Amino acid sequence: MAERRDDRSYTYDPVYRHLLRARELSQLNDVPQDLKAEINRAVELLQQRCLYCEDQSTKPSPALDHLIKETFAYPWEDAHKEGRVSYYATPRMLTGNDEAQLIKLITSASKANMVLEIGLYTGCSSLAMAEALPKDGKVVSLEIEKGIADVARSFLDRSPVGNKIEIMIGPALNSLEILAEKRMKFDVIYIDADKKGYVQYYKTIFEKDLLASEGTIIVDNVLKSGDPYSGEKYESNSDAIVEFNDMVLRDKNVHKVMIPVRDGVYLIRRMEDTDKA
Ligand SMILES: C[S@@+](CC[C@H](N)C(=O)[O-])C[C@H]1O[C@@H](n2cnc3c(N)ncnc32)[C@H](O)[C@@H]1O
Repeated sequence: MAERRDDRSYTYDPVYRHLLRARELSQLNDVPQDLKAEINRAVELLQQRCLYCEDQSTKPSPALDHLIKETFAYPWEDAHKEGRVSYYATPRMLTGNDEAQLIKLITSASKANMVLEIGLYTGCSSLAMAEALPKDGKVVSLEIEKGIADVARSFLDRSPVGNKIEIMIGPALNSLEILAEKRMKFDVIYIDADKKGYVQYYKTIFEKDLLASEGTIIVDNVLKSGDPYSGEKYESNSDAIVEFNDMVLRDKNVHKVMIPVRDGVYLIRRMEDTDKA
């Protein structure tokens, strides 16, 4: 099995990135021992907080655990070279267990029956949400790459709830149109595809009435390695996230909370469903 690279939550934190750099610099230069020790301690504490949160949270089900491990072991470079996937689909795209358990909890607290995911990859978040659905519940997950969808299907078919997950292959905007034509509505919508598409996905969800009454939208990667508040340009597509976040902030029709879980998660509900006073 391929060696698992460090994809833990702290690796998305720019403070962690800068502390690693400070630690490197402190080793090169004539830096007092106590300052070096403080830098090392700060690095350790960021890691320990993350590990503590992981330890205190529900572990993945056997099926989800298997899916996560299989995703890391999969030969993505070969899939790209052989033309089955049009880009190198790095396992860093995977929603890790910490976030998967969060969205599973939100799905169950919402008493959701119908879930929409925009951005399937190998099915980690789809599976976590499917595990929280009743017997007749359904996750519809959108994926543009057939090669990735095939891999996801083979992983999901090994899970006891894989049959609750329907994959739609194609550009998400087209699939959203099809779902809207069928007048489908979703209790939870998880947005986690191409970041440049986020603004349009959000607008389409409301314009086409895809969010059920009392529905919740969950959006991943809204902190984009810290770029929206650091002013740095660590990620190539962070401008799209800044535009998206600003649009949500300006939207007076929704109640929203941004939480620093992993690479940042936005939780959004209609104002009328949240403010009952
Ligand atoms: C960050 S990954 C999703 C991770 C996934 N939610 C999980 O639980 O691991 C984003 C996925 O969206 C897909 N994608 C990118 N652009 C898309 C588009 N326009 N329409 C549909 N899917 C798209 C990518 O191929 C990729 O598999």
